[in-house]
Amino acid sequence: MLGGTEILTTAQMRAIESAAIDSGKVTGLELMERAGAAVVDAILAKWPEYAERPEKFPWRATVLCGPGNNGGDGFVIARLLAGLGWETTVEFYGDADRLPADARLNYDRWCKIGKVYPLDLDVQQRFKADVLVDALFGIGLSRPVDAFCDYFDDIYAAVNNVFGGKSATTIDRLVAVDVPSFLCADSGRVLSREVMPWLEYDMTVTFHRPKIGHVIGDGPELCGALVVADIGLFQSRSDHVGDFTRAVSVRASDFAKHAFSHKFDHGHALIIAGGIGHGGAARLSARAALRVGAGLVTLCPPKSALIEHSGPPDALMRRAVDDAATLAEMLTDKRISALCIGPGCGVDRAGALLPAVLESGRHCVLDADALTALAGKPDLLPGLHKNCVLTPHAGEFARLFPDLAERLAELPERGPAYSKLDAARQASARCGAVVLLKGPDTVIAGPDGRAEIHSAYDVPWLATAGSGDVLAGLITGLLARNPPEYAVSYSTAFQFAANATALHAAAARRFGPGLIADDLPDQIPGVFRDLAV
Ligand SMILES: NC(=O)C1=CN([C@@H]2O[C@H](COP(=O)(O)OP(=O)(O)OC[C@H]3O[C@@H](n4cnc5c(N)ncnc54)[C@H](O)[C@@H]3O)[C@@H](O)[C@H]2O)[C@@H](O)CC1
Ligand SMILES: [K+]
Repeated sequence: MLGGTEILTTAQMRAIESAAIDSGKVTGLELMERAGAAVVDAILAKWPEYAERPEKFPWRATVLCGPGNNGGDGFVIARLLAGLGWETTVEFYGDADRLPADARLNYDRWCKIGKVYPLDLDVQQRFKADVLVDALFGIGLSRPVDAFCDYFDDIYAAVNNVFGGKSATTIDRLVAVDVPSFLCADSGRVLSREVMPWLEYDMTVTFHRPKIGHVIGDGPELCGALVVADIGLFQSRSDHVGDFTRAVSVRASDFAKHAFSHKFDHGHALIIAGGIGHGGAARLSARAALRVGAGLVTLCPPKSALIEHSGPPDALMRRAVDDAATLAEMLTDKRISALCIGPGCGVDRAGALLPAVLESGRHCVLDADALTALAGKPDLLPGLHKNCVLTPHAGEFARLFPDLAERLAELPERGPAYSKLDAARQASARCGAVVLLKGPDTVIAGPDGRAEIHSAYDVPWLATAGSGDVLAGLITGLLARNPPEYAVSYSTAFQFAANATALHAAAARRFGPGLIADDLPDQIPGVFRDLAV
């Protein structure tokens, strides 16, 4: 897990590299050597069988080198592998005379060892490699790779042995240097206007820190195992190049309770429920809010649906709310510290109650039907504030912020491409609330410019009915425990939304395959135990 790590944009990475080189403590050439060596180390660490060199049948590598410093890394890798006895083929796309200086130097060093073949779009014969190292383009990918689609198709065929078992054109393992060469490192989007094969790498070795594109969009699935290699860069003042993004992390102290506290010290959460026959979603939220430690949780259906909620959990309180006036009256009780509106609520009911929720200024989570209601009532948007958390999935996001969603859906014309992170950040800045844009790559963006990413590609079972209701409940529970007036400066709705996202995925991870949403809240105690809360 990447918990807490900074996840860099390519601009931030370049700024860190330049600062290191400008400091005089390291040269670009040294960094390139370390980068190449790190890739070779990662290959040998992941596949220890390569450490033993068969005398008669050396391991075979094909290294694809591009026209920039990513290609430079490739020439280093080729030289180091050849030094270990590998039969190494280098294919080069570009003009040697236009290589950046460090890459050129490594090109020349390779030329003393072996041949450089042009990257030939028609030739498949050279794909007879135990390992294919892709060092065509790295963070400098700036335009679509349409011209290379056929070539990537051939690689795909060789990896998947489409040509048949005994063919010479087979590739056992696919390794990307920094990033798969068709993937935009800022967005996790494939930069191609042509249909690209779904080329999954076995491993991607990046340097210093993960980049945004490794953890969102298509990145995680295309990159395969991500190795973040230390090349001796130091993190100085990269924050001058825009806001930092981090991987969500949680600590036991975020959830601890203290011996002398009583139930009201842990807040009172209201979960608004919908009409008869729609109560399950809100009950999931309520159970999650209880499990995550809210002192009291009250479920608020309309009076006609109260009967539906008579079953367990007995810890849950119920109180009818039929209209905005009743809700506003309830909210005069200052001990009510957070609300959740949306799960199973019904769009009309959500629209009717939203003004009272927003006017209260309380911590609140707007989910599901509340988001649809909000999209239909733009006059409510100015009522959003920094203690609101909006939890849209992609469809709800498109209803709320159609222009941003459209931009996200456009085929990227150049790198850095517009990303889900950019969209969530812009949405949050626009509406003044925390935006938690759901997916296997959940992005949490705060109106103060902060953003965190939580990658949950390893728990696909989370994509199940009711899972979002549980997440909304977890956030509400944490918000209830930390009302704005108690919260210390770093404890913001943003932080609790991020924490809840991590708990949610940890609960799913703990349960494993077969998970349904009902299982999630009851995994929270185990997650807390694992965290030593
Ligand atoms: N600068 C440094 O100190 C270090 C850089 N490193 C490596 O350098 C890489 C970045 O190097 P660069 O900035 O030179 O960028 P890249 O090597 O990623 O690519 C830039 C080159 O590719 C061309 N290009 C981009 N998209 C193209 C497309 N679709 N079709 C054809 N050509 C295209 C550009 O015109 C440019 O010539 C990193 O990814 C990393 O692998 C590492 O060696 C670590 C140290
Ligand atoms: K690459």
